[in-house]
Amino acid sequence: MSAPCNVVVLISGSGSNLQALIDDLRAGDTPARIQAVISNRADAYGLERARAAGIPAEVLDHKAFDGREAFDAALIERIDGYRPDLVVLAGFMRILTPTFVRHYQGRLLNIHPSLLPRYKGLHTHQRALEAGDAEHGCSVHFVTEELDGGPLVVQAVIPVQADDTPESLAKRVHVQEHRIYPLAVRWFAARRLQLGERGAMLDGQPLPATGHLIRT
Ligand SMILES: Nc1nc2c(c(=O)[nH]1)N[C@@H](CN(C=O)c1ccc(C(=O)N[C@@H](CCC(=O)O)C(=O)O)cc1)CN2
Ligand SMILES: NCC(=O)N[C@@H]1O[C@H](COP(=O)([O-])[O-])[C@@H](O)[C@H]1O
Repeated sequence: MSAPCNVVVLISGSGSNLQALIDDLRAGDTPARIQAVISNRADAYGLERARAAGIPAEVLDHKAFDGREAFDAALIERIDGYRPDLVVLAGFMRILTPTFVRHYQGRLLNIHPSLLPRYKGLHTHQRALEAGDAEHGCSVHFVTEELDGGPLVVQAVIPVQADDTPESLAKRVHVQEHRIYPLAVRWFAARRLQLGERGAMLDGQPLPATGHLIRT
């Protein structure tokens, strides 16, 4: 059995993706262990989720630092205390500096609520509805310096319904997020997923530009 994959999860809010990871890894058949959860916001409900699961939960308030570089340097020091093999952004709402990204290059994942490269940034559901898209979804990608521009690992595609609102769309996207993020973490923990020179690789083969596509 391969050595356990130490995971540190960064959050800013509710932590439903964190909960999906906790629940999936609780099954115990994956060599991954969430060693800590760190939030930049003290009011993140995800901290309660971590504590309820017996996982160390910490707050590092970005407002307590003089700029992004100082915050990211402190965040690196706090994360590295857990000797992570993988850092997972799960609703972490801070843009990370090149210093941070380079430090965790190839072992830093994010989940984004759109079919990247469409709708990088924020307010993705609203933007998809305003554009009249027939399909929407979510993406797991390796994090690079380019915001939401990193190589795609896996995407889930859902149909947009005529009566969808940003809230109803977000709810159906969340369901898919809770499927694909645990899948990506399992692949990484099993040493099946790597970031190669030309993008994401699964089982030694390049993934397509869309990543592994799941149509619901
Ligand atoms: N260098 C990178 N940093 C981050 C990435 C990335 O791909 N590269 N992904 C984001 C996650 N994210 C979307 O998936 C995202 C998070 C936050 C923002 C943003 O504009 N944040 C503002 C503050 C917003 C707030 O506090 O509510 C900011 O940092 O000024 C955009 C996209 C995580 N980081
Ligand atoms: N750009 C980053 C972004 O918007 N991320 C999104 O924040 C939500 C966090 O939910 P959670 O806290 O319940 O996991 C998720 O929908 C995630 O895709």
